[in-house]
Amino acid sequence: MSEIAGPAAAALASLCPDDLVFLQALPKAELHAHLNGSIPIQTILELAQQYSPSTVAQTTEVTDTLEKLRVKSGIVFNELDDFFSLMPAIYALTTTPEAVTTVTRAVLQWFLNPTGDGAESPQCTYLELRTTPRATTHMTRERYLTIVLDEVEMYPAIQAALIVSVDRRMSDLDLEECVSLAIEMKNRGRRVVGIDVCGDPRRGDMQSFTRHLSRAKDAGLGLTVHIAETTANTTEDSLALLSCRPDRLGHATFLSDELKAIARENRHCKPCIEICLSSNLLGRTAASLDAHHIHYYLKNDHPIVICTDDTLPFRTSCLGEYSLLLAQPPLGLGLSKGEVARVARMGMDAAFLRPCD
Ligand SMILES: CNc1ncnc2c1ncn2[C@@H]1O[C@H](COP(=O)(O)O)[C@@H](O)[C@H]1O
Repeated sequence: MSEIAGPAAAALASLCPDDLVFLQALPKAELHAHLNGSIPIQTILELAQQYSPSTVAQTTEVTDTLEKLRVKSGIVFNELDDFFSLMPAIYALTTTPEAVTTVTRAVLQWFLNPTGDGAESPQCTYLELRTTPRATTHMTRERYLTIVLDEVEMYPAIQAALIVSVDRRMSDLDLEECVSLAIEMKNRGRRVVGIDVCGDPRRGDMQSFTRHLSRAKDAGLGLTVHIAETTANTTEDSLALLSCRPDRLGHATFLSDELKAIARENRHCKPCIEICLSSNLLGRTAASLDAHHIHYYLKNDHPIVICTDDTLPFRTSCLGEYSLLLAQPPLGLGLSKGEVARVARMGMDAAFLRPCD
């Protein structure tokens, strides 16, 4: 199993054996995990050994990125941008159908097979994995999605499903293709349960996304959007995303009170907030656990789900993220076991397999 580091590791190390048993046994839903951000380090290192780059620049990029990912204590990010700069090298290692099969299988096993550290239970009870359909010189977007779905569907429907991500940088044509693929696959009985909007928060015009996202919702897909992830996200950007009535919101770190009210009014039930504590702390969008927006949602009894985001660069796990809830301050939030169990239940209830409207 990949070793965790950083705030999640410190919180986990502070727990007593009883606390650990409690967290391991808790039914947990992982609803915000990006496939290419969740590849176990061993798998990415194995792929690097088979990699034959065509230019010196590619070799350097992959070598530099792997060096950062291997640091035992975890990467120190100065800003969220440093995260996005890791992706080209990871993508360079996952361009073939074989590599996509390998990484998808490894990620599913990592989340869903027993952890092997003495606990019978897997990291999470239910996983909604998300990925951006990527066309490469070796495959079309349809092939990419088919490969990922073939692996996801090896697990029972109560354990695993797929969310199709669209990237904020996508052109209208690319969006059209990805959303159509997601709808067609769902209609063919493949296990696509939702659409996600992700990618560099400073890029893209979300107004031009709305008709595509509404089409996905009308086709019965769940909708989750990364929203107000950074201070660079404008009110117009968030309003455009909220106009599509998303079922869940990713991060929502800088959502103003006015926008929170709009999000609540939009739906019969409040949109669940996908909270990624380590990602926000390490990506420096939250200054500390004390300052984290999770407090607002807990205080206002608003549904949340605890997620890992990208376990490869953020060196965390589901258990690590739940440890951040249970550990005493300053290492964790110091929630009671009852409160942590309630948060875990909210997460299970927010799965797209059980849409609430
Ligand atoms: C840290 N917070 C984040 N904010 C926004 N987008 C993120 C992200 N973390 C990951 N991604 C999105 O997921 C892609 C990798 O997985 P897939 O190729 O789709 O499987 C990244 O390229 C980015 O677009």
